[in-house]
Amino acid sequence: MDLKPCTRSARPSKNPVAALPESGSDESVYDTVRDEGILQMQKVERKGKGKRKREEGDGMKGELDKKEEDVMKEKGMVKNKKGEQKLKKGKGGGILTNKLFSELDISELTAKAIREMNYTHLTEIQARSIPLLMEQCDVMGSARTGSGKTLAFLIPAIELLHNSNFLPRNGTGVIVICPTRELAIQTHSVAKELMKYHSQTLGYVIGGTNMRSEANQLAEGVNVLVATPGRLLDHLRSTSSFNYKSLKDRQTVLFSATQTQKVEDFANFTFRRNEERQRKLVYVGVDDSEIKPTVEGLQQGYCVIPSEKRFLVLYAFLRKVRQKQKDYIVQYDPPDDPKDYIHRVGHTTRGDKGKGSALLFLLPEELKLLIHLQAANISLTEYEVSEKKVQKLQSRFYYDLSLEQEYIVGRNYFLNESAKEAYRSYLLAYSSHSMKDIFDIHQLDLKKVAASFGFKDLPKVSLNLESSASKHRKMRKVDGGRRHGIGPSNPYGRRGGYHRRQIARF
Ligand SMILES: Nc1ncnc2c1ncn2[C@@H]1O[C@H](COP(=O)(O)OP(=O)(O)OP(=O)(O)O)[C@@H](O)[C@H]1O
Repeated sequence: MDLKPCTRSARPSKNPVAALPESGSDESVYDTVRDEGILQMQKVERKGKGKRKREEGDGMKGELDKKEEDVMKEKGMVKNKKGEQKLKKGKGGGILTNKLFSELDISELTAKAIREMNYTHLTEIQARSIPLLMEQCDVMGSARTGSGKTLAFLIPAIELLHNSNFLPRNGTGVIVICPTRELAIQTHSVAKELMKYHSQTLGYVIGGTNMRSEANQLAEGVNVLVATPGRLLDHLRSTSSFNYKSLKDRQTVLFSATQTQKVEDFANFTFRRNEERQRKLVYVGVDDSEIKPTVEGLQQGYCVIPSEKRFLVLYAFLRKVRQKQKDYIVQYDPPDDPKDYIHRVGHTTRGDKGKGSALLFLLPEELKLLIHLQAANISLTEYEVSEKKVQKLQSRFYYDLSLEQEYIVGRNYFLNESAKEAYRSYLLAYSSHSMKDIFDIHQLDLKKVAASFGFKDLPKVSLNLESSASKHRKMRKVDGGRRHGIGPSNPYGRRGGYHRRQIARF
């Protein structure tokens, strides 16, 4: 296929991104990539290059022009009363559109893989982004968590490589940058399924794994590379066999479930700074007008429980729900902010008509977090756990729980160690919390916190919160923290996110 630059144009927009000052240092970019669900696809070799300068003042969220509107209509899109483009909902409602994968102009190799994945209809973000990406546009996409963004950028990426007859010896043609290892692994596994009939190669480089074996893999030629930012930078700097020469004329895609200041700064950096950018940038916002960060099938609740009772309530809760088929996300520790909350709960109710439940544990002094969640359009139902209820649970589970605690604290070495690690991680994450007015480590009663991890007494763990926090700050100043595991080479190091996530999932 003769690849050409995107010809879609974006009009000057009212997008707040455009009004923002230029982004800051490189470090802020890494922070952003790490913190947000940003995925960046870089396209390699382009045959039949065309020159189309982006007009001054082109906005990121510009309404799609007339030509595009016609195409949208063809693709089954309609305008709602406010004149916004909307896709006709698929038969079953939900997030699917009427558009079929079989209608896409894609290779049989990809089509076959999609059929085997049992997908028939495209989701809205897929229906709106894929045609634009196949036409070489840069796209900034915003759609809530679990809405199918992964396929939205992977299908065009794979198709572009396939159409360019990309070979392992051409090196890397697509880089997908994911903010966390977990997301990178998840994205890699979707790409693996999608590419199973293709000859192009796939791999990933993520922190915490053997760099040498990754380097060997890169030397063999990884056409689609899924990466976390720090490890990618390490390879860019030190792996001489990493062939990324083809990544010159770049097509950039940035997808996020949340629109925050950091995403906007990153968008400015990515889409505006590069003088050589010759592509049109199109903003695709799904459900922008509705501003519902989480999906409808999600039941969200919280309960307020003092530290020393949390273990009992968690225990009772898990006992109660373990028979059920439903997916639960339990946040036993508080999220950093609404964005963090959305990402956590996004792991249930995924895909079309997904249903699930999320429960947030809060200490009485953490209630203020609800105001921030409310401001982000997230409302939670309170599950009241009264003193009376706690007493009832206590008498009901007294025997079992004492046994469990005995087991954790006394007998099982590994459970004991992981309980200690959870306790330590909780405190480290707490101490590095950004909302200090709500999460003040000095207000915590450590013995009660220890009880919430199953300990009757304070466990012995090395914990030097003050000095480690100031050490981290100093190191960050000196060299961005790279050599000390808190910079880009450790995407989890900052703010204890790794520890936090370790104990957030059930
Ligand atoms: N067209 C489709 N039809 C049915 N299910 C789909 C379709 N596309 C994706 N899914 C399913 O929806 C779920 C969510 O998809 P995906 O992980 O791509 O969402 P996302 O928007 O990237 O979420 P997040 O922002 O949390 O990363 C997955 O389980 C995926 O298998």
